[in-house]
Formats: sequence, C-alpha cells, structure tokens
Amino acid sequence: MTRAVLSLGSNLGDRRAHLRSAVALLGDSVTAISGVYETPPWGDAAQPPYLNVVVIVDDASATARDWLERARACESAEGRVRDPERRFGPRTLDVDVIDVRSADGTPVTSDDEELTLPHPRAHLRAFVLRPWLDLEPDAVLPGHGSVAALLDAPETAADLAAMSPRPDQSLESME
Ligand SMILES: Nc1ncnc2c1ncn2[C@@H]1O[C@H](COP(=O)(O)OP(=O)(O)OP(=O)(O)O)[C@@H](O)[C@H]1O
Ligand SMILES: Nc1nc2c(c(=O)[nH]1)N=C(CO)CN2
Repeated sequence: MTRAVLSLGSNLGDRRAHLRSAVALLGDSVTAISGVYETPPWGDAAQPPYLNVVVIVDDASATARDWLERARACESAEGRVRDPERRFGPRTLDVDVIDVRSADGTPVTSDDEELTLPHPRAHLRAFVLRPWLDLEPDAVLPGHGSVAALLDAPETAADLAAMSPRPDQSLESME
C-alpha cells in the first residue's frame, strides 16, 4: 500500500505548532498539505474551535497499519492525552487515517475496530472533506461517493458554513 489521506486537528495549546510538528514527523512521505481551516468542534460542542488540515502521504513500503502507527506516533509526540469520558473531547493533536489506496489505486477496506477504513465518520465531517477537496477536486470517499457531493449534503452543511480558511496559519511553507 502506498497512499493515504490523513486528517490532522488540534484545539489545545499552540494549535498550529502541533500541526506543524506532525507534518514534520511524517517527513518525506508528505506529498501535499491543504490549507488550514478553523472549524467548529464536531461531536462534542463544549470545547474550543479546532485548526484542521488534510495531508496526502505516500510511501511504497507502508501498509495501512503503518499509517495508523505513524498517526498514533504523531499524537503521542504532541502529548495527546485520552479522556475516556469524552470520546470526541479536546486534544493537542488528532490524526485520523481517512482513506488508504494500494499501488494500483484500489481502496483498502477494513472492519477492524483498531483500524476501520475508510474512516467511519469521515463522510459526516466537513473539517475532513473541505480541505481534502481543496487538494483533490475529484476525490471519492469509498462507499460514500464524491467528496464534493458529500459537502453538498445536509449532514455537513452547518459545519461547512461555520468553518473558515485561515491562510495566516498556513503550513504550506513546509512542503
Ligand atoms: N481510520 C482510523 N484512523 C484512526 N484511528 C482509527 C481508525 N479506525 C479505528 N481507529 C481507532 O480508533 C481509536 C480511537 O482513536 P481516537 O481516540 O483518535 O478517536 P477519536 O479521534 O476521538 O474519534 P474518531 O475516530 O471519530 O476521530 C484508535 O485507537 C484507533 O485504533
Ligand atoms: N472540528 C473538529 N472537531 C473534531 C475533531 C477535529 O479534528 N476537528 N476531531 C475529533 C476527534 O474525533 C472530534 N471533533
């Protein structure tokens, strides 16, 4: 497997610094970084807004499981503490594996609780779909259709309207 779409989010501490550190840790595998968006918290409203980006990563030797391990390593490096009482609560860094493709472009699917692919809630999250669409206007989320259509759906409308581009927080100079 070679290519993955990762969603990075932060709403505690120096949010941009956490995102930057994660991109640096992912290293040469990063092939594209979206613009940064300020986004309303999804799933648990009583927390500060997030900064979110999507990155595309590519590594011919990486399995889907390797992308999960790398995502977890980024979260640990940024001091992510899990609160068992708040599934979608605040965090220094969240890195989710959204979509993985094998070398020929075939989507990798998995029902494993440890690694579900595509990510089971990505189709409901404007904070994933909007920056992904910026990078790949023809993107498709396997099992759910085009990312552009998902962003037109009522499920994502309110969050899409409430999120805003933050060019002042851009990570692009790291590419
Ligand atoms: N596609 C995936 N990407 C990241 N983690 C996943 C994925 N599928 C399953 N998991 C599992 O989900 C567990 C919980 O992850 P985490 O605490 O980051 O969840 P969350 O970010 O609060 O919620 P969400 O998964 O909805 O983004 C992880 O330990 C991981 O093993
Ligand atoms: N806006 C936004 N909301 C979230 C995010 C995130 O990255 N951005 N991550 C979460 C963890 O699942 C829960 N809610």
